[in-house]
Amino acid sequence: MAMAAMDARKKKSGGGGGEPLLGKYELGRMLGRGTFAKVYLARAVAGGEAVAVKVIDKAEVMGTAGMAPRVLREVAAMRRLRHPHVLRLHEVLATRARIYLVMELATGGDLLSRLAALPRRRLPESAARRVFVQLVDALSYCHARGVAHRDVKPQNVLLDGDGNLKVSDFGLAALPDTLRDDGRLHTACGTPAYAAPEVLRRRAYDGAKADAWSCGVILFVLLAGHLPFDDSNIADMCRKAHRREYELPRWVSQPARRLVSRLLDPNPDTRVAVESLAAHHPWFKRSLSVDSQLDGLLNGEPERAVAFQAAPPPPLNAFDIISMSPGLDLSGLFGEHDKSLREKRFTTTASPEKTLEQLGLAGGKLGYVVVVGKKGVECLPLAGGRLSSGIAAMSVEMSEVAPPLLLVELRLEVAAGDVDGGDGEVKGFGWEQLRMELGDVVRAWHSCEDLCEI
Ligand SMILES: Nc1ncnc2c1ncn2[C@@H]1O[C@H](COP(=O)(O)OP(=O)(O)OP(=O)(O)O)[C@@H](O)[C@H]1O
Repeated sequence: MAMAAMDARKKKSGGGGGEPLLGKYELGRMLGRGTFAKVYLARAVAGGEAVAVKVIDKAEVMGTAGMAPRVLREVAAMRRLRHPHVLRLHEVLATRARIYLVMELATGGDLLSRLAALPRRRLPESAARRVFVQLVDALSYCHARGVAHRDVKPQNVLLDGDGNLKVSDFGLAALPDTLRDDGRLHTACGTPAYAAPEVLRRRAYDGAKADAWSCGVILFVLLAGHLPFDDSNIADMCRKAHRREYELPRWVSQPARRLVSRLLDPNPDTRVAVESLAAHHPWFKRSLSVDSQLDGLLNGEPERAVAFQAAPPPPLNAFDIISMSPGLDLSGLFGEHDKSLREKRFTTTASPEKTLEQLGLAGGKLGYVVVVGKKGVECLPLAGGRLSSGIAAMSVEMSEVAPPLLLVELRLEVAAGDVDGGDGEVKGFGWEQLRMELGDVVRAWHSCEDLCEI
C-alpha cells in the first residue's frame, strides 16, 4: 500500500490540514465518492492498521431532507453487525463540520467494477455460487438481527484482498424501530434495476423480502453478465418483473435457474427468504475446487484459467482465432437443424479436468483437438480443417448438477456460409463413436430432449 505517499495527499476536506484526524488516523488517497461522502484510505496512528474513513459533511447532510436519518441508520445498522461478510464499522468520530466513519478497509474494490473488468462480465457458475453464498450468509445474519439492507446491489458489495465479500453501505438499511405496526416499510428506496416490484410500486413492503429480490437480480447478473430487467421506464420494468420476462442464457444449470426463479418471484409472500436458502437449497451445497480460484478470476484472469485447469490449450491456429472472435457467433446458426442430431448431453462423476482429458483423447481418434478458449471449451478440428465438412467445431459446456455429478453439453457448430447449413454432416457425425471413446467417463448419455430437468 502506498502509505508513504499519504502525507503528500492529505486533504483539507478530510485530513485536518496534514495533522492526523483527531490525532488518530492519517488520511491518504481517496478510495471513492458517494452521493454525500468521500471515502479515504487511512492508517491508524497507533498500530498502523490500514482502514477506510468515510467523511461526511454535516452541513450537506443537514441541508438535504432525509439524509440525517440515513446517516444515523447507517451507523446504527453497522454498529450492531459483526459478520465476516459485513463491512465492519470500527468507530465514529466527529468534528464540528464533519462525521467520520472509520471502517474496515476493502482493498478489492466493488463487485460491479470487478465484474465490468471481466471479458464477459459474468462468472462461471461455481464462482458465482461462491459470491452468492457469501452474500446470502451476510444478509441472513443481518435479517436475523432485524436489519434489512434495502439497497443490495453490486456497487454495495465490496471485496477484500482475498476476494471475500464485504456487504457495505447500510445507508438505506431498515432497522426494526423504523417499521410500521404491520411490520412493513413504506419508503421507496433502493436502485431501480435491483429493487423489488413492490418497492418500485411504493407499496408497503417487507425489507428482508425486498433484499431477497435484489439477491436474485445479483445472481442473475453474476450468471448472465447483464440485468434481467433493464428499462429506463420504471413502470415497464415493473410490468416485466411481474410477467417474469427474463431469459437466462442456456448454459445456466437447472438448479441455478430454479433458484433465480424462486428469488425473482414478484409476489413477496411466496418469494423465498434468503435465510432459508443456506440450509435448504441444493445449489448451495455444492462446491468444486475451482471455487477457491475466485480471486484470480475477479482479478481479471481469463475465465478459462478458472473454469478448467487441467487442459492447457494447444497453440491456437488461425481457424481457432476466427471461431472465437465475437463477430462470428456460431451459436445462432442452428435454427433449422434437428436438435437431437446436433446436441448431446451426458452426466459424469469424473472431474471437469478428467472429462476434458477424455474428450481430448477421444478427439484424437475422431479428428479434433480440445481447446480452452475465450468462448469456453471447444473441440476444434485438427490441422485447421473441419470436424467433418460443414461442421466447424463442437462446443462443450459443463455445469454442476449435484456434486460430484456434472452435466456436460456437447453441441455441433456449423461453419458460417456452409451451403446446406451443414445438415448432412450433422446427421453423419459420429456421436456413437464419441460415446464409446469416452468410455466410463459417461454415466448417462442423453439426447437433448431427454433432459429438460435433472
Ligand atoms: N470500506 C471501504 N473500503 C474500500 N473502499 C470503500 C470502502 N467504503 C467505500 N469505498 C469506496 O468508496 C465508494 C463510495 O462509497 P459510499 O459508501 O460513500 O458511497 P456509494 O455507496 O458508492 O454511493 P451512495 O452513498 O450514493 O449510495 C465506494 O463505491 C467504494 O468504491
